[in-house]
Amino acid sequence: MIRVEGLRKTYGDFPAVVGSDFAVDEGEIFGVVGPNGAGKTTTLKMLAGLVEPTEGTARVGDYDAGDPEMRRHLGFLPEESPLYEDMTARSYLRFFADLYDVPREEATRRTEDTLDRLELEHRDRRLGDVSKGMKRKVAIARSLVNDPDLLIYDEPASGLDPLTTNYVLEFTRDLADRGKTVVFSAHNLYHVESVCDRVVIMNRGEIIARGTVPEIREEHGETTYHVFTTAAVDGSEATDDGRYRRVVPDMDAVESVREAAAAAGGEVVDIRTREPSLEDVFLELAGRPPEARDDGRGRAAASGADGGRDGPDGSDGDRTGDATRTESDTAGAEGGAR
Ligand SMILES: Nc1ncnc2c1ncn2[C@@H]1O[C@H](COP(=O)(O)OP(=O)(O)OP(=O)(O)O)[C@@H](O)[C@H]1O
Repeated sequence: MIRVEGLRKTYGDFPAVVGSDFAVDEGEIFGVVGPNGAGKTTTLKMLAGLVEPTEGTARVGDYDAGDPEMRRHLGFLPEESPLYEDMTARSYLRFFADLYDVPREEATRRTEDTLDRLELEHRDRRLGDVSKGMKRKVAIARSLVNDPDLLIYDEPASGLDPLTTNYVLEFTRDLADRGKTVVFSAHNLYHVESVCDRVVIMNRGEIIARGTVPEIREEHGETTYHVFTTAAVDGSEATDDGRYRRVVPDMDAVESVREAAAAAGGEVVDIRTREPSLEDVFLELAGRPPEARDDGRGRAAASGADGGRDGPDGSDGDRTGDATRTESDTAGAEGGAR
């Protein structure tokens, strides 16, 4: 479905992505994971044809990324997805369906079906008045109005509460089960592990590991999971807010904690990867001390750029004009897919 060869993006002399090669199969959920500034968004935008590569190729099916015909088959969810606040979910999605020339009846059927699957309430409430989780769900629904084969989601669960995060992740799995190909980026290894078939780990613009998450973890380090429960389980410790935390090394053990919590009359209320452990993997792979960890600034300073989104010379070569697109930009870009 996707074939990426020698993909490279520089902003001025700042290398945001330094030559990626990977392939994504049809129906696969493919994760692009890495710390801040690793080059995930830039990679995803090149796949979506929103950022022009400096070198290399990205092919999506029979098309070059960015080909208007390819965009008809694409649903892109940006990291930040501001919505038209005065519209309702229904009118907003109808608006985007119109941009894609989806016949009205079909648009209504598709929209309602997606909103049902996302369990979206308050479909006729002003979007300015709904929760952040609901807004994200509406943005996800928007990515599906044209019934695309390929979904590219930038941090789909970023900033959402655990319940909504689970929804979004399960929904992503459901999309793949329905034959869609999904590429998504994430910081959180748990999000990736729970749904991705395969992953690339990026750091400083480079792919430093690839494979299934168990393969990568086995090869490069130990991630621990902090499982928070409402009842004490063997080996757990009480937390300040009246919950219990059990630290475990893998998903099987997470499931054991879930069962033990249920047996004790409680439940799992949150699961977090231990951040240093995630960093340990990155640091081991990157082979550098923590103080040199990339946040997009160290390398930028070294290359004379500011590491910001405006580009060292003020021009970023970004087809959308800026990494942080406005709603009208989005409408324009989506409209271009007609
Ligand atoms: N338009 C731009 N102009 C200049 N530099 C940019 C631009 N867009 C991104 N960069 C830089 O390229 C690097 C990679 O950015 P990118 O947004 O792809 O990283 P990321 O892995 O998605 O990070 P995050 O997790 O923080 O969103 C960063 O150092 C970023 O500052």
